[in-house]
Amino acid sequence: MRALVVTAVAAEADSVATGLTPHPDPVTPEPRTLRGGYLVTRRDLPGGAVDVLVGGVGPAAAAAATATALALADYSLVISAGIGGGFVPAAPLGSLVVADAIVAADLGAGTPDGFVPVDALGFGRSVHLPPAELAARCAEATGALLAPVLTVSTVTGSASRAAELAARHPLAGAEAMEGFGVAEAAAAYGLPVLEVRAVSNAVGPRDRDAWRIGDALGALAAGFRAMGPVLVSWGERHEHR
Ligand SMILES: O=C(O)c1cccc(C(=O)CC[C@H]2O[C@@H](n3cnc4c(=O)[nH]cnc43)[C@H](O)[C@@H]2O)c1
Repeated sequence: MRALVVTAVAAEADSVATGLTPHPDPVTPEPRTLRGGYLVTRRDLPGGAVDVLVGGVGPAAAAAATATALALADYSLVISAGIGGGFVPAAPLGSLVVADAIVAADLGAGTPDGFVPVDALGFGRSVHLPPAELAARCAEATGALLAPVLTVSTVTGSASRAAELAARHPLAGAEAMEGFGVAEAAAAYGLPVLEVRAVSNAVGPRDRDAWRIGDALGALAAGFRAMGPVLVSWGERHEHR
C-alpha cells in the first residue's frame, strides 16, 4: 500500500507522521524532503509506505499539491487529513470525523432561489465518495463519526451560515478547506480518496478563543495510530501487484 496523505500545514503533517510512528521521539525534528516544491515526510508501513505532504490551505492549494505529488510518484490511496470544524453536537471538539462523502459545499452559483451546486449547473461534480468499506473500517478503528465532510473556501463564521450549510447537508459531520481539492486530483489519477478530520472548533459564530487546535492535533495523531493497521490490511486486500 502506498498512501499519500495531504495536510494543509506542517503541524498537521507532524501529527499524522507521529501517529504512524511506532515509537515517536518528541525531541527529534521530523526529517522532511522537498518533492516538487512540497515538504514530504515518509513513514514505512508493513507492505508499503505513507508519504505525508504539506499542501497549503484551501481547495486550490490542496489540488495543486496533490496533483503534483501524484505526477511524481505512484500511490494507491490518497487521504486528505487535518483539523476541521465540527457540526456539534454530532462532532464535538477533539473528536474525529471520517468522510463517507467529500462535498464541495460552496462550489456553484448563488441565485435568487438560493445556492445551486456545480453539478446541478452541469459543470462537473460536487461530491466524491471514499471507498465505503475502507471509510467504515477507519471510522470503526478510530471511534470517528462517519459522515459527510464539507469543503469550503471560507471558514464559517456565523450561526446563520452554519444553519444554511446544515440545512443543505443535514448529515454533515465536519467542515474543512482541502478535501474536495485533494479528491479532485485523486479522481484525475483514478485513485481512491479518504478524508479524516480532527475537530478543532465548532462550525458557527467565529470565536478564536474557543478553538482547540492542540487537542485536535493530538486526536489526529491518535487517529492515524489506529488507522495504520486498517490501511495496511486494506492495501493487502485491494492491491494485487
Ligand atoms: O477564524 C479565524 O481567525 C481562524 C482561526 C484559526 C484557524 C482559522 C482557519 O482558517 C483554519 C483553516 C484551516 O484549518 C481547517 N479548519 C479548521 N477549522 C475549520 C472550520 O471551521 N472551517 C473550515 N476549515 C477549518 C481548514 O481545513 C484549513 O486548513 C481561522
